Amino acid sequence: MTAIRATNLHKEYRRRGRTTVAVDDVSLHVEVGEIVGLLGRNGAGKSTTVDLVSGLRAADDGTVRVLGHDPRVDRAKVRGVLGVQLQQPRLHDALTVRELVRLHRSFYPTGRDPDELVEAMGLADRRDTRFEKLSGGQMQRVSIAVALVGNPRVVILDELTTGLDPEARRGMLDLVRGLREDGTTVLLVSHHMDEVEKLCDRAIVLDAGRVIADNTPAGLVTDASLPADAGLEEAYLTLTGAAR
Ligand SMILES: Nc1ncnc2c1ncn2[C@@H]1O[C@H](COP(=O)(O)OP(=O)(O)OP(=O)(O)O)[C@@H](O)[C@H]1O
Repeated sequence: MTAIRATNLHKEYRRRGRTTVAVDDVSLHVEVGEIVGLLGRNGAGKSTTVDLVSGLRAADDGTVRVLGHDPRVDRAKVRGVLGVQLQQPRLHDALTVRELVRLHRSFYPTGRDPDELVEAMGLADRRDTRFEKLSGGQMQRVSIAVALVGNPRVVILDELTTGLDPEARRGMLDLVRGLREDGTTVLLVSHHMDEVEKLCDRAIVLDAGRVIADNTPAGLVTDASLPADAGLEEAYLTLTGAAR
């Protein structure tokens, strides 16, 4: 069964007479239970793809289905099954950590215990701090908590570990492993090839808004015509360099 299917997505931004093609005929799929990395250099179109898949933005062309539902049409159904951690979380500044996580828990019929999740995110000593007063890494952890509190079947994590200290980063990797054990589907946007190598069954590489590779980490090494013992980082650099 397919958790996420995007077909021929196209998205342009128009600003001050300039048009940027952010996503150019992107088709991708993530099967239920898979952990798939979404890779690409800055500006490759990853966050725009996340926005389109989660229904936060409308595509100019193409279709998205999340467990069979169109996120722009079946909004309530998709909200119930999809958790999204955004790179730039748009959360209510004046609410405390605990209030935010509880509020998001109230959107779902079932889910995780908000206080336990706050603790698991290493935020117990910040639970009564307003969101606007948190550090960047703490904000990031709240946005992950908010994405997970409804126990979604599909999770999109946009730069899960960016800005986190090594201890928190390790905790987040364990968290994704826990999601895998629960059978949760994960689309993981990342610049950290070591993370992708450790966690992902498959990785999709975007370049200038297009999918230039889609394979297992070992398969990407082969796609890049590198010896089997080359790492994913070398394969990624070869593939994105070759695409120029
Ligand atoms: N709101 C916007 N208005 C205009 N252009 C935008 C907007 N958001 C993104 N873009 C442009 O669209 C392209 C894709 O951006 P996007 O944020 O999707 O890339 P990304 O792969 O997520 O990058 P990063 O790794 O830096 O987060 C870039 O050229 C970017 O400048």
